[in-house]
Amino acid sequence: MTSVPNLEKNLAQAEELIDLSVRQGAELIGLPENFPFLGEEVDKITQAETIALESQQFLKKMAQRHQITILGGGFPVPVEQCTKVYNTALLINSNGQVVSYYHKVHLFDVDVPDGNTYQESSTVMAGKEIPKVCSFPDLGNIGISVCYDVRFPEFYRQMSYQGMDVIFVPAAFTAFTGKDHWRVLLQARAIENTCYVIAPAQTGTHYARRQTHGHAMIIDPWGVILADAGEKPGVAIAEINFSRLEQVRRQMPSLQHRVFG
Ligand SMILES: O=C(O)CNC(=O)[C@H](CS)NC(=O)CCC(=O)C(=O)O
Repeated sequence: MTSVPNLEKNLAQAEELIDLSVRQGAELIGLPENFPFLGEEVDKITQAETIALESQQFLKKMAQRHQITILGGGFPVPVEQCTKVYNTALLINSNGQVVSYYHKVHLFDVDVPDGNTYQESSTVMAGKEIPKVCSFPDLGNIGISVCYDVRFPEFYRQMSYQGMDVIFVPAAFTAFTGKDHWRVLLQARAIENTCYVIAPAQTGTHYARRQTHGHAMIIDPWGVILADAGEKPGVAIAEINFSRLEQVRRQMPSLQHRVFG
């Protein structure tokens, strides 16, 4: 997606892309970080309550309408008694029920060498918990992470202990870091945890000088890229194949050879 500082426009864009992927047979769908709003921090905070409410309603509506499981996020959810928000991702089942949620733990406080400064912690309250890996009969055990988390392998290892087969990494990766790090980090997480990686992404120019890398992708447990949405808004679609997953885990049993946890 190329989300902009306009909630209604972004939800319309997401709806189109969901329709497109359902028509191609998708049963599990992910939307990128900031899918409902990507703009100035101050506007995000002012509109947080509306963004949170409408995003949740939207995700439930899409899940029920199409009978799909859907991961949305992260998006801002106000923290009680506080001006900050959680950067929250929601996993919703095909009945429209929230089955797992995650408040982003690692916040992006980084001066990127391209001149952009990010201080996510100035508006976002860090989550403290590893998300619950959720089990689905046809989709396997699904874990959740968001964007900058992808740089912290120990976080994913914790979800591996819960039997993770598929991990979501919705992101708004900067164009500057993305060109060198995005694909490599995602492939590393897939290979070391022998799991599928589904990484929905923001792409293009959003507002002011904010540019993201794009390349939403799906990676298999061997590290092979199964689908890459490229640089334009669109969809990446692939099959989760459990016999392939078991085959790779037999061929490369590294998860069973852990020594230090
Ligand atoms: O740019 C914006 O306004 C929106 N971006 C975001 O909301 C988030 C937090 S600032 N971006 C990342 O986590 C980028 C990580 C990243 O790019 C890396 O780890 O290299």
